[in-house]
Amino acid sequence: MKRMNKIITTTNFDLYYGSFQALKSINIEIPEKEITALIGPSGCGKSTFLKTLNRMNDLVPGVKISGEIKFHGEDIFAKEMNVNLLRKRIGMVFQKPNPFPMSIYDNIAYGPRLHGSPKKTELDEIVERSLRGAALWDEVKDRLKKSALGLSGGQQQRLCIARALSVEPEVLLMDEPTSALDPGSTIRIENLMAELRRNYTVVIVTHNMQQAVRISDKTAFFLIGEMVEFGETEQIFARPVDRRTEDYITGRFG
Ligand SMILES: Nc1ncnc2c1ncn2[C@@H]1O[C@H](COP(=O)(O)OP(=O)(O)OP(=O)(O)O)[C@@H](O)[C@H]1O
Repeated sequence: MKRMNKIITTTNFDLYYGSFQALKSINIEIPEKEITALIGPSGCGKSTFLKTLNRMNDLVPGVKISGEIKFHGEDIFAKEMNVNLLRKRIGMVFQKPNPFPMSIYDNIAYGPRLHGSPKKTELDEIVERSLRGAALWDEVKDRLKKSALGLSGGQQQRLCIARALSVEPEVLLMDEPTSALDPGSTIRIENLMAELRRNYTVVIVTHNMQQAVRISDKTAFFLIGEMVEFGETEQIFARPVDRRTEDYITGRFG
């Protein structure tokens, strides 16, 4: 029996960049240990919404918000919220693989070192576990001390996923993680995501509707800052309720 806990809930959430309203009254409940896909045409606010979930938008000047976002029932914007800890619990993987210019080992050890002072044996374990979790261990176990920049694009992206896993997050936010990759690497990451959902909650922005269908449990359709429709992926693509969702998924615009 699948649990249906909601790990993140947003209530009437608005976000402005200066006077421009990029998110309009977003209400969504993200289920735990499922994959939620965010789809919609360019500029509709998907990335903005994703980045808000671990307060990456704090770094953008001129951002104003109203409404509420709760993680495990706690207001992520509350004064007492420790943002570093929030970002440890809600990790992020970006569109372009962005390994640090250091060894494969040090890329993975970076976060755990930042959050504590683990012993060498502990770090070795974390590095192996994270690389295995990202389905990269077998390919790199003999070259851990070599530069991460020598890996292929697809391997670099799995390294970034391993780096995100190294601090044992609960949620992984992924902003078009395969859009810069070739089809073979894309399939590997998609297969990996099917594994990740056993232990993690994943929220992924994708432009690729087939990808949303293949990998996600739930889909949210965004349009010009609004969340038009949210539901089971199968329902959204087979029987959308809103005409605008139907127009988008059938390729009438976007
Ligand atoms: N830092 C910023 N300052 C001002 N406006 C911004 C900023 N970031 C995004 N926007 C605007 O907010 C709107 C939503 O952008 P966002 O990147 O969230 O959309 P998106 O749906 O992820 O688009 P894409 O699919 O093209 O990445 C757009 O109109 C964009 O121009």
